[in-house]
Amino acid sequence: ASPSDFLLPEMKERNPWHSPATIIITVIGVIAVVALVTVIVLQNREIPQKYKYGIVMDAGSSHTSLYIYRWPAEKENNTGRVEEMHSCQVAGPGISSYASAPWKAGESLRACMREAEQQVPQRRHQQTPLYLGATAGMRLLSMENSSAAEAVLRAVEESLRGFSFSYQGSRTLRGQEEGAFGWVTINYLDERLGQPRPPGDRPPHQTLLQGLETTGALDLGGASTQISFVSDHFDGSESPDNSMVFRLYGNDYSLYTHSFLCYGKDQALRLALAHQTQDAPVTLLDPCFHPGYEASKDYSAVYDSPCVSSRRPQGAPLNFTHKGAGNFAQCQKVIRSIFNSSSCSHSRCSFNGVFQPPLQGKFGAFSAYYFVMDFLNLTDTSLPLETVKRELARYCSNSWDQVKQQHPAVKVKYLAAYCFSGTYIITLLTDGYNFSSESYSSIKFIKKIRGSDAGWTLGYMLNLTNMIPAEAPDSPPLPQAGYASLVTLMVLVLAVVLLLLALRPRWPCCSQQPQV
Ligand SMILES: Nc1ncnc2c1ncn2[C@@H]1O[C@H](COP(=O)(O)OP(=O)(O)OP(=O)(O)O)[C@@H](O)[C@H]1O
Repeated sequence: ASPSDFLLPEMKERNPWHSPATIIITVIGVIAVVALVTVIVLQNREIPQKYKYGIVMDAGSSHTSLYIYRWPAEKENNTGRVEEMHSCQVAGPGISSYASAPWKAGESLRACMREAEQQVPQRRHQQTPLYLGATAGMRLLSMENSSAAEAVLRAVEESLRGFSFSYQGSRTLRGQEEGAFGWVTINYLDERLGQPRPPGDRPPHQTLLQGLETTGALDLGGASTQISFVSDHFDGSESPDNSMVFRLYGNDYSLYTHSFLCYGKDQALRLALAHQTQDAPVTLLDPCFHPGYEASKDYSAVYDSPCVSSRRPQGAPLNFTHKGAGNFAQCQKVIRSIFNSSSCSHSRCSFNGVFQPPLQGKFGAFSAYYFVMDFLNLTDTSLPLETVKRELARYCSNSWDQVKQQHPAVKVKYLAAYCFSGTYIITLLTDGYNFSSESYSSIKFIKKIRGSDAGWTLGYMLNLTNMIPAEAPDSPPLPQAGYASLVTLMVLVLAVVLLLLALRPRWPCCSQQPQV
């Protein structure tokens, strides 16, 4: 027999891969691999997201909209991004139009509320806050007839209480609130408030975005218009009424904001008509309407608003014929006359003696700014202001027949007024707010940001639900951290096991050298 015949059984017995220690280590290794794969698969599988919901109704002067917002449950304090999930346009006019039959205001909201009941999962209804905020239409109605305004709000409240959501109240917002919440909305959606980004959307090693310059907000409604921005030259002292101070995610903001009641585009049109009908004409040739446009207007309807009622000319006939002349330069002249730029008791003013610090940073212009400029194909603010004016002049000079023919699907009440509205927007921005040919390009006409409408409603809800903390959260969220630690631990265990296995043949017990 060869020496190897005697050695082989000995060698087999001493094979390190067959010893109990090796088997135990291998089993631990296999368990670690299986656990690691299981954790990764479980963590990354598509789990149905659980959401919380909030509803805000924007009761504007021209109409009411309902917005449903949602955000991942358990994350509202820091990283859960709130998004618009659904919106509903209430049929009919704004609630302030129901002053003579308030119950109809409540009634008008029901269809959208029923839609909201379908959209929000039933089990969440009772925890879903529902708010209604009214804006300039109701501000005007309060000035005109405060008991009618209260009756409308009561009727609306009664109607909303009849639904299964957690009703939180209906109130008329002050102009400053409308401006400030619009500013919060666009800066929140644009992630400019230094808020932590949701996990997955966060660049590595980054939890907070500090010190970003914010975007100013320009909101043009039907009855009022708001301008809000942060200015290094404004600490509130020169005009405390225009100051709103916030602490959001650990950053302090001193916001300048002003709301011009009666300078929304519908009321501004009344101001322009009032200016042109002071002599009580039977026929008005209006440069802000297309040539060939002709409509009969009631004096009482034009002057039926606190913005113009005191200026109704004595001895006016019942109605007048409103004819278009389509002249941009003349129209601008009319519009300039509705801004009082002659008196200013502050260091600087926008118009009507209202303080305004120097414009600063970029601006987002939404609501009617967007509707009108989008229709006119003029949302591109890299176009020189002179080109925009030339385009407007060309558009205004188009005949009414031609305009109707080119846009058969557009509502006539909007179509007839786009020449006025576009001219008003450019004049408000330049003559009113002092945007120059250069700073005009810092404006962006926007409708939505990341799928959510620009407007005051989201900022209002974030504020009332305390969803924007004053201080930034200190630590990244636990589940992600837990997941990362677990994976790291398992990788470490695996590495140790593999190392032990690799070194196994060198252990004294398992060495293949014949022992002496
Ligand atoms: N597609 C459109 N084209 C032109 N104008 C429009 C369009 N849609 C809405 N508008 C008008 O734009 C204006 C602004 O609308 P928005 O809904 O923002 O105002 P509101 O909330 O009713 O007014 P306020 O905020 O002053 O109470 C209104 O005059 C409205 O009639």
